[in-house]
Amino acid sequence: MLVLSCQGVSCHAGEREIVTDFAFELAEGERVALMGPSGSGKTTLLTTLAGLRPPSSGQIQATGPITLLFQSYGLLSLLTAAENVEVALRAAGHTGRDAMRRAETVLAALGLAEYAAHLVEELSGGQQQRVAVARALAVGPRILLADEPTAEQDTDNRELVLKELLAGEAALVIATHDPEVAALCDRVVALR
Ligand SMILES: Nc1ncnc2c1ncn2[C@@H]1O[C@H](COP(=O)(O)OP(=O)(O)OP(=O)(O)O)[C@@H](O)[C@H]1O
Repeated sequence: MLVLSCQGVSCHAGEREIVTDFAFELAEGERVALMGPSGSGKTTLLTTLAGLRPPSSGQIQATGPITLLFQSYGLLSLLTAAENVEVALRAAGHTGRDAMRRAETVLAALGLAEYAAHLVEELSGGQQQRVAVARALAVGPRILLADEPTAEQDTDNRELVLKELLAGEAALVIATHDPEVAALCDRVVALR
């Protein structure tokens, strides 16, 4: 069953066409690597598929909510790591105590147990990126679009992030420059 599809999608930034006539299908549980040189439009495409910006033409269909893991994390810097995850969980309908426990578990799985109570602005770039991964995974997404989710990670933490991303049942699109990440996916879609 398809969970996400699009046809004829084009995206503009001002007068410039960034993505041209893009067609794509994502099946339930499928993992796709989205690759292409810097500036080829990966972020533009993911934010468009997630519904954050309208395509300039074309259609997008999804069977349910889409979770977007931002390249720039999109964390609330004056909240703690745990609070950032809890905010997403509460928005998804979890109660306070349940959200707290779930946030702790997901952060621990990403090697952040001892940083759960730290303000995001006190964390390194790689730690912040893992908080963003935790926030995206905590809600149990069915469709997850992850924009270069390992870009800031060292080797060990990259493996941790990939293990957690691939452990769930989400249909996944991972924008990446990393051929090793792409090799873990079912197929590669290339942007030029
Ligand atoms: N808001 C904007 N206004 C003008 N141009 C933009 C805007 N957003 C993106 N662009 C341009 O669109 C092109 C695609 O950018 P995008 O971030 O989607 O590429 P990318 O493939 O994700 O790159 P990277 O691998 O470096 O993250 C770039 O040339 C960029 O300069």
